Order: sequence, then C-alpha cells, then structure tokens
Amino acid sequence: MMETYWRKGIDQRKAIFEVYFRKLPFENGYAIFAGLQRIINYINNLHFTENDLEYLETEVGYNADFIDYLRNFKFTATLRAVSEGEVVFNNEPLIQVEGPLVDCQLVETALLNMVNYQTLIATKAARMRSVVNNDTLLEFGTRRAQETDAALWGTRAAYIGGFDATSNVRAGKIFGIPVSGTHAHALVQAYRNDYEAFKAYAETHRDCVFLVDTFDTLKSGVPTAIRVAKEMGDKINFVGVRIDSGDMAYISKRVREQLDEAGFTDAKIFASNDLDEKTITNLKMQGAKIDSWGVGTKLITAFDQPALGAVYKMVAIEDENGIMEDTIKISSNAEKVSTPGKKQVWRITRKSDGKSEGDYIALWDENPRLEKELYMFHPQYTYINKTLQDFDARPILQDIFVQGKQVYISPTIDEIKKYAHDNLDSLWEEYKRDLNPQEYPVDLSQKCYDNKMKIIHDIHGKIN
Ligand SMILES: Nc1ncnc2c1ncn2[C@@H]1O[C@H](COP(=O)(O)OP(=O)(O)OP(=O)(O)O)[C@@H](O)[C@H]1O
Ligand SMILES: O=P(O)(O)OC[C@H]1O[C@H](OP(=O)(O)OP(=O)(O)O)[C@H](O)[C@@H]1O
Ligand SMILES: O=C(O)c1cccnc1
Repeated sequence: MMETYWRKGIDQRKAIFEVYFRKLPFENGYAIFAGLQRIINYINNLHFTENDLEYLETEVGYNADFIDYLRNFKFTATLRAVSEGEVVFNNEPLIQVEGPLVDCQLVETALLNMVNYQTLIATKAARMRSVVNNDTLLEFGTRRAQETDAALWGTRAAYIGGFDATSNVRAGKIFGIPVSGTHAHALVQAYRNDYEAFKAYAETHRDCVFLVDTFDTLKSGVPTAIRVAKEMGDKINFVGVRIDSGDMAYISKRVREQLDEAGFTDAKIFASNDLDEKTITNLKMQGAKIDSWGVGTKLITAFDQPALGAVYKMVAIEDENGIMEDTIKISSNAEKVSTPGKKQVWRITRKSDGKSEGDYIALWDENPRLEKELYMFHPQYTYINKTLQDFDARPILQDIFVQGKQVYISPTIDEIKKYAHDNLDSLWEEYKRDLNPQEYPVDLSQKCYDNKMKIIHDIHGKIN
C-alpha cells in the first residue's frame, strides 16, 4: 500500500486514522488502556535499516527507487492517545494518527498488536483486583505466556491493572515492578523431603515462603514449615506457606489452624493453581483463608478471551484539492459502521462528586465545556437520552507525537498504576461488577451523529 500511494503520488496526502474496539472483553463493563509505552518506543525507533532494505529488495522484490524512498522514510505524523491506565470503553477512539497517508498506514498493525494485547491483560488484571479487594496478587504467568515478549509486556499490563508484584525478574528490572516469588516443587524433590528442603531454603534466604504440597500438605508440608520456622527463629522472616493443589478452601482453613496454633498468626497463606477471578470469588465464598494469590496462565494468556478486537479505521482524507474529507466504512452490521471525522473523546462527570456520566464523542472543532447543558443520547437507540447540567468534560486524547516528535513525557509505572486505580474510583459500581455490568454510555455529539448519517446517506445516494 505504501508503494501504491507513493507511485501514484498520494503518499503525502493528509489522513486521519483512529483505533477503537467494538466490544468490551470478558463481558466486563470497562477496559483499562495499556500499550502506549511500547508504541512510543516503536515510533521513536521507526526506520528501515540497510539490512531491512536489502531483504525488501532482494527477497520481497521491491524496485530500487522504492527502496530509496523507504531509506529516507521518517515518521512525521501526529499521534494522540489516551493515557495508559485510562478506563476506556467500546466504540471510542483510543489512538488517533494524523499525518501523511503513508506514515499512518505503515503503523497500523504494530499499533493494534500492542494495544490489543496489553489492554486485554490490564483489563483481566483489573477484574482480578476487583474480586480480591486488598489481598496480594502475584503475577506468575511467564511460563505460560505466548512467548517472552508477551510475558514481559503482559506483566507490565498486569501491574497497571492491579497486580502487586511479579515472578518475572526481567520485567521487574526493565519496568521497575516489584519482584516476588516462592520456590517450586523441584526444590523439595531435589532434597527428597520437606525438612531438608525447607531448611536449605531457610539457610539461604531471609524472607521464606515454603511450598507445602509436594507430598502431603497437612501431615508433612505445614508441620515441617512450622518446625523450620521455629528452629531458624529470628534468622529468617517466615512469611508463610504456599499451597498449589487440592481443595484450596478446605486445605487453607486447616493450614490456618495449624499456623495459628503454632503461634504464627501473622504467617500468610499463598495459593496458586489455575486461578482466575471466578475461582478466586468462589474460594472466597467458601471462606478460604488465602492472603496472596499467585496467578499465571489465565491472566497472561487472557484465557477466556485471548484477543481484543481493536481496529484501525480511516476517518478523514485530503482530496485532490487539498480539502479534508470525512470518510466512512459502511457495513450491513450497524456495529461495524465506522464514525467519520476527526474526533475527541470527552469524559463527562458530575461536578458535585466527580462521578461518571458517560463519554461524549465530538468532532474536533466542538467543545462541550462551552455548553451550559449537554444533550447525550445513545448512538443507536436515540430515544435513550439525558440532558446534563453542572458537568465537567475532560478530553482524554492527548498529543503524544506532534509531527513525528515526541512531546509526551511518560509517567512512571507507579503513576500509571495509581491513575488506573483512581480512574476506576470515578466509575459507578454498576459498571464495575464482574457479572452483567450496566452498559456505560458512549455517545456521539449531535454534530458527529448528523455528520455520520449525512455521509451514509450521500454514499447510498451515489451508489443508487
Ligand atoms: N474449593 C475449591 N473450589 C473451587 N475450585 C477449587 C477449589 N480448590 C481448588 N480449586 C480449583 O480447582 C482446580 C483443581 O485442578 P486440578 O484438579 O488440576 O488440581 P489438583 O489436582 O488439585 O492439583 P495438581 O495441580 O497437582 O493437578 C484448580 O483450578 C483450582 O484452582
Ligand atoms: O496455575 P497458574 O495460574 O498457571 O500459575 C502458575 C503455576 O505454575 C506453577 O506450576 P507448574 O508449572 O510447576 O505446574 P503444575 O501446574 O504442575 O503445578 C505454579 O506452581 C503454579 O501452579
Ligand atoms: O511460587 C512462585 O514464585 C512461582 C510459581 C510459578 C510461577 N512463578 C512463580
């Protein structure tokens, strides 16, 4: 496509594309946006190396003149995005790329790749956070992730979404995420009995969590952990024990009793084994005495919904006279019809308590802050509507790159995590429950809606 645009002389025409997804993942009421930092790294490093060019010329078969064009390629578009940790919804622009058509086109798949995966994992993590309240959540997924890149960036997204720490030390190093972990069954198997294994571990570690289910949790694992903790006394910090199999409600209650009877009332019980938000909720309902949850496979692979369907759609293009024209993709499926025009997403909240009223998607030249009253209506079922007074409107798309230059200063990972947490606070509980949440209003301004209808009408007229 780049070559076509270039040979036909439209590569430098101005275009605008927007990224959005049509359906919230996991039947959740919201998503947590993540992926921007990787996009920033990608755009900052976007160029064709001599090695790339040689491959494109000799193996893929591009002509030398196009190869020269690619050699000189520099990303000069403007990219706007919502912040990482922002609570976001379906059918609203999350990223907007505005600039030469060829630049916008090149980045499509990379942007979608990064946003789709990381937003999915941050959202899954937030669902888990919502069911554990203040318990500790540990990310244990690297061994099951779809390869090492996903483990790293998935861990970062999980931390943004509400996990406390990770067993991926590289992710800890690169992103500044706390690292935490226990030990595996192999350590106990290497010594062939719990006592020698725990003792060896205790002699080489200060903070100790013993894995107690290798042979028999209640008859050997826990009593042995207690014995070693007593023998080592102040030489170690006996953090607790981990259980990784069996009926975790029943076992955790018995483990709690054993620890308490031995005087270790502060010792924590860690649990792992195929956990997700459903199992955790169920274990809590059964009164399981678990303080820390180690979650791997079902988090890092977004097990129950392994893909978020974000798309990249052109919303405006410069015509041969240099005039920007809004453009649309029409479909017989109403959900798949794109919304034309360059847009901003305004988060509307009540002035009195900062609580969410909905998102208001308006054309770029509109400013709902100037309105005394805001009329909001459902973009499909237009009879569902409300008129607001005393509202605040916050534009959530912000400049990240302006004409190819980064203007955005990335927050720290802990600022992003806190942002996600605070953002969720402004959302009503009805949108946050993990089962059958209310639909959050994502509405079009009247002008944006009329523009879309007019363009659909004009196109149908032309075809007919
Ligand atoms: N009380 C419980 N209520 C509901 N689910 C539970 C309960 N206890 C454990 N589970 C879940 O049931 C599943 C048990 O899986 P599975 O039978 O493979 O494990 P296991 O036999 O206990 O251990 P192993 O990993 O050694 O095979 C896990 O997903 C676990 O999280
Ligand atoms: O269950 P997950 O949520 O993926 O959490 C990570 C799992 O990884 C480890 O198991 P391991 O790879 O040793 O295999 P196991 O299932 O046989 O214990 C650990 O003991 C957890 O059970
Ligand atoms: O116990 C742990 O620390 C652990 C287990 C599995 C995967 N990652 C970490």
